[in-house]
Amino acid sequence: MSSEGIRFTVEDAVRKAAVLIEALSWIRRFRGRYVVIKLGGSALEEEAAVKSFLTDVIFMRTVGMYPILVHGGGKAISQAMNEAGIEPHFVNGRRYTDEKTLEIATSVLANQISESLAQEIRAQGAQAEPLHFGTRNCLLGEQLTLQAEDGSPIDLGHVGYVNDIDQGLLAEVCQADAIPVIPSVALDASGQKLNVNADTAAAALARILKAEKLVFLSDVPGIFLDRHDPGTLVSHLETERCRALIKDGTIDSGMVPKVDAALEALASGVGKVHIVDARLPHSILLEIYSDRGIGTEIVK
Ligand SMILES: Nc1ncnc2c1ncn2[C@@H]1O[C@H](COP(=O)(O)OP(=O)(O)O)[C@@H](O)[C@H]1O
Ligand SMILES: CC(=O)N[C@@H](CCC(=O)OP(=O)(O)O)C(=O)O
Repeated sequence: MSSEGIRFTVEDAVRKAAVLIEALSWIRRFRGRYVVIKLGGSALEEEAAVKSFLTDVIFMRTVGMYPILVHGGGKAISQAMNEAGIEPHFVNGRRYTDEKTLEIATSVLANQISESLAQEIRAQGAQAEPLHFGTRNCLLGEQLTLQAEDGSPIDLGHVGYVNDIDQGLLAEVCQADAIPVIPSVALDASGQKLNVNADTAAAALARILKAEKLVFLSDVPGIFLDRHDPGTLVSHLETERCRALIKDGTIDSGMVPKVDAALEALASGVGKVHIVDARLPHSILLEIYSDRGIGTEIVK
């Protein structure tokens, strides 16, 4: 080997060591702390990205953090509905959920998506436990009733929100070294299944657990001031600014429930909320274990 080659190898190794050292303080700080990670339906579409993301989650667990995976699957539910000849219908961003839709949504979320995420975690040599109505249930909820502008109730069918969680179950699963995988389906007091928006389910979990962090993995690098200009990605936002960006329409569509949920979580004691790109390999590790994140962080 030439001396040039040797120098490159040593420099390269030193650089790798520096990366580990940078991570050390963050690893120490987050040991034994809950981090709620929400994986959106758009991010779930890319198999290779999901595999690499799950490797990151396993890394987090291995260095002592308690990652909790909450997932949606809106696109897959809509596709399954179309295949069953049912037209998806949304009211104020929530899927109108009649009996048949509930059956499809809960089956896609729990039986297909949670199971396949857990299988992939196991295939990568770690432990995972799907927690839902068909296994051991973690999310408890109530029916959600929205109001129209004239004050009349809006019928959403079997749609709910999370009002409590089984904290003992989560602690038991995390301490047994497994990664909880939770679909956005809650059970009400009578055992009725409720379809819950996954952003709000993740935020409720983070809020009740007073998690260190709530991370949304989506199909954008973070929040843009102008969605057509990649140079306008904002790396740091405070709650007041977020409210203003929603009000003036800079933040719209699918980003609104995420940011609303983020503000609610921060108000209830969650340390920080991050919005990162699920398609970028190792985005979550770069966001959490390095001095400069790569997505958008939202703080109180
Ligand atoms: N200011 C903004 N910056 C970035 N994305 C935005 C913004 N406003 C709206 N969006 C939209 O929000 C979408 C993410 O929400 P959504 O599609 O519901 O994702 P998920 O399936 O991950 O929940 C982005 O793909 C983007 O189109
Ligand atoms: C009530 C309601 O709308 N539930 C959502 C649950 C899945 C979800 O939120 O998935 P994403 O994270 O991919 O959007 C739905 O049926 O689509």
